[in-house]
Amino acid sequence: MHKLIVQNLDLPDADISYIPNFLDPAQAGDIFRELRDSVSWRQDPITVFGKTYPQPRLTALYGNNGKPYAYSNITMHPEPFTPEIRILKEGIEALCAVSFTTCLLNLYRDGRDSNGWHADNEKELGRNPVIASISLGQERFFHLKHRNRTELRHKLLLENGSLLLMQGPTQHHWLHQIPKTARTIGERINLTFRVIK
Ligand SMILES: O=C(O)CCC(=O)C(=O)O
Ligand SMILES: [Fe+2]
Repeated sequence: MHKLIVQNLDLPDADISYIPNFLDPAQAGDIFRELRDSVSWRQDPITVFGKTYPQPRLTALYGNNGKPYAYSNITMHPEPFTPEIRILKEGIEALCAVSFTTCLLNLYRDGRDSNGWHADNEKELGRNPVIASISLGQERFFHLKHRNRTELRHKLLLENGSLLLMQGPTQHHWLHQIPKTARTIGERINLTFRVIK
């Protein structure tokens, strides 16, 4: 068992921790390849301000209570957890006292793939949700901005094998995004564990 590095972000109205070494790099690489080849990735159309586009990344939903997850006019229905996803879920649950029901996966194929400004504040997540986010493969920047205090912004690099935990009032007060980049970069997989009520 290696010693986890826990970095608590010092941001008002938020409770965010970053654990760069949640998985060791070799283990993260194995899980990345397994998920890239076995997950049923799809590209759904999203509707933003009345216009419909293909979502700029691939996604998939897994879960253990059959409950759908709806965001940006998409409703996703979960497939049962795979063994790899269940092992990651149990690893996170050993750190935080939450039983996650659902995992949303994102595959960013290159720098053109992205995830626009949003908060994970859908009704089915309840109040003050715990969102646990694992990053595999290509590191990408994660941007945060406060909803009301526009001077408050933060950037952090999400590294291979890292875990980001967002909880408390974070989703209420802050938006986050994965911006596009013009650099030539590789693929990244992100898993976000959630409780869907
Ligand atoms: O890819 C990431 O790190 C963020 C994903 C995200 O914010 C989401 O799926 O809600
Ligand atoms: Fe999110």
